[in-house]
Amino acid sequence: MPALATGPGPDTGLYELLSVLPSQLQMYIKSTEDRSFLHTMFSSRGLHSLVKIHEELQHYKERCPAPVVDSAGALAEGVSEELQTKPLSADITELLKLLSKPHVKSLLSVHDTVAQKSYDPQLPPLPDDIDDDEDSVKIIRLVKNKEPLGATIKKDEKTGAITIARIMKGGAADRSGLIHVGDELKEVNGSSVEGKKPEDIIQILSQSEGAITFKVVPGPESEGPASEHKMYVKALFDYDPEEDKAIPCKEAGMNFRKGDVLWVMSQQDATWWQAKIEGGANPRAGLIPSKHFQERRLALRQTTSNTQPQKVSRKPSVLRRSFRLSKRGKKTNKSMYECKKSDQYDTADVPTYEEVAPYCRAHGAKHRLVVLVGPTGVGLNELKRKLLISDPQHFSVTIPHTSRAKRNQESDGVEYHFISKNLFETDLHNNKFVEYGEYKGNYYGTSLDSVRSVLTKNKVCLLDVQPHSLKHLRTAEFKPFVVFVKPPSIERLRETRRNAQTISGKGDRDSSRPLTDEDFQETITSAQQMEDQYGHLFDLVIVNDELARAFGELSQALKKVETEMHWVPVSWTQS
Ligand SMILES: Nc1ncnc2c1ncn2[C@@H]1O[C@H](COP(=O)(O)OP(=O)(O)OP(=O)(O)O)[C@@H](O)[C@H]1O
Repeated sequence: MPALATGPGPDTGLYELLSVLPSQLQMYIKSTEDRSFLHTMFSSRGLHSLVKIHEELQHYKERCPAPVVDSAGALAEGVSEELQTKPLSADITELLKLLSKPHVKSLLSVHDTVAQKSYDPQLPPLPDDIDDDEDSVKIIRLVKNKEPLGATIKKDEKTGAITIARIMKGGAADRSGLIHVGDELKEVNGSSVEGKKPEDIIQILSQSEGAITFKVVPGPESEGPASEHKMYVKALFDYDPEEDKAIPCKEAGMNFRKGDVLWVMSQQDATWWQAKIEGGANPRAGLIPSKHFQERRLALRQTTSNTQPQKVSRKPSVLRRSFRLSKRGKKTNKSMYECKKSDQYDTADVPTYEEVAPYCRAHGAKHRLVVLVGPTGVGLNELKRKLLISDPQHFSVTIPHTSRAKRNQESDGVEYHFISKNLFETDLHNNKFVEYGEYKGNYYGTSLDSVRSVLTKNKVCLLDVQPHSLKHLRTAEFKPFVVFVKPPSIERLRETRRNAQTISGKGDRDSSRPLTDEDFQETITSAQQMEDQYGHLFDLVIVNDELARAFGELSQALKKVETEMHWVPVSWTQS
């Protein structure tokens, strides 16, 4: 009877289970990707063959077959040798061919291993020249394949002793549990390390395969049990150990890209943490600069290069977006507004790592704020408009505040919330605005309350802001999902924006005009500056080349934000 049998027949249990599992699991799996993965897995021929083998083996288990011989490989070789001396008939030729096939040889070798129950790796005999006086010396044998040993060594400049500096989590040395930080290395494979440079020893180790013998003097303090605290961080910078002069061992370093989520497995060393990329295939940890160390050297680099915050050049004739898209969803509601703060970007904090935790919005919970960021003219307005049209019940935008007088055709709370200049200034003083600006003597601004008002209606609030405003929105309350909309190449801008217009604020009256090469170049330069300075705050980057494709990508991503797990700053999940 199969181990997992549930059905009445002796053979159907596992098969039945396999066929019902996908439908039983449906309700627990929200993402279509995961569903299709499970479906493919459960219906794969490989899995079914495995089940078949499992069931066959179950039958044999009952019969407890004993091996007839435990040296089938040698027997086959003997038979081959003998047959070669005989006249070659068709049958003999076929049998010889069969027995010489590598997989038949492997099969027989596996058979013999199982028959002899010899599962341990073969170790060379212990050296017989162990000094009896050296009672504190340990002989350690590790069997390693091509993977690195997973340990770094250092040389004590005074005594010349070579000691183990760190053990990489999940590596061969760590898995053995035999080598510890602080152990002094005396010999490798019988040859003394005395007087050798660490690089030479590393070279020997990296070239060794199979059993390696170490003679070590155990260190004074062995490492305590590994901390169970699982810390995940989002990398806010790109890192390549090959380009890092400070790393003690480049081979042990780990490459990562901005936005990768890293599982920090050890922080025992204040300068070099051990981490692995979450979801990555490599089970071994690699060295990465610690937060403190990276912050310190970045800060140092900034002071020595004396960099000034970058200014985004902006032609005075091209006016910045403001509170486009009134509630009525008009094409544009450009209020010729220039955000004061947008003239100069402030320097973001030194971006190193941000501690993150998994977050999945519960069904019916408030939506995350969707923030669009991008340079003037890239198409934020257009994308917002398309989202609003696609599902007006689901998406909404904020209603801006202004201190300008209400016009005849306007209603308070529809195009704008009309408030006095005094009240605007008081609200500004009380930090009630996400962004504000002054245009033709009047204030315009987006209040935090206007964002709240959309969210409490259980709608997705679409907001576009200057990137420097992001830090005010990055709170547990709003949990913003930040989308950076990037322009394509200038050639593609020329092609796709042939009919596009921009609003020019030259003179007293605002007028529209076609976009020029200068506008395109400014869009591209400004996008690059935004990405360099604020890229670590973006959750998604979309290139607005073909509008339909960019819109498709955006709406797909927003669906996932509502239903799937995403990594967010850990503080957002603790409130
Ligand atoms: N992918 C695209 N293909 C063709 N035209 C586009 C595309 N995206 C936007 N446009 C057009 O480019 C112009 C500028 O777009 P939009 O107003 O949305 O930009 P914006 O990022 O909101 O800029 P601003 O900050 O200046 O308002 C509009 O005429 C719009 O219809």
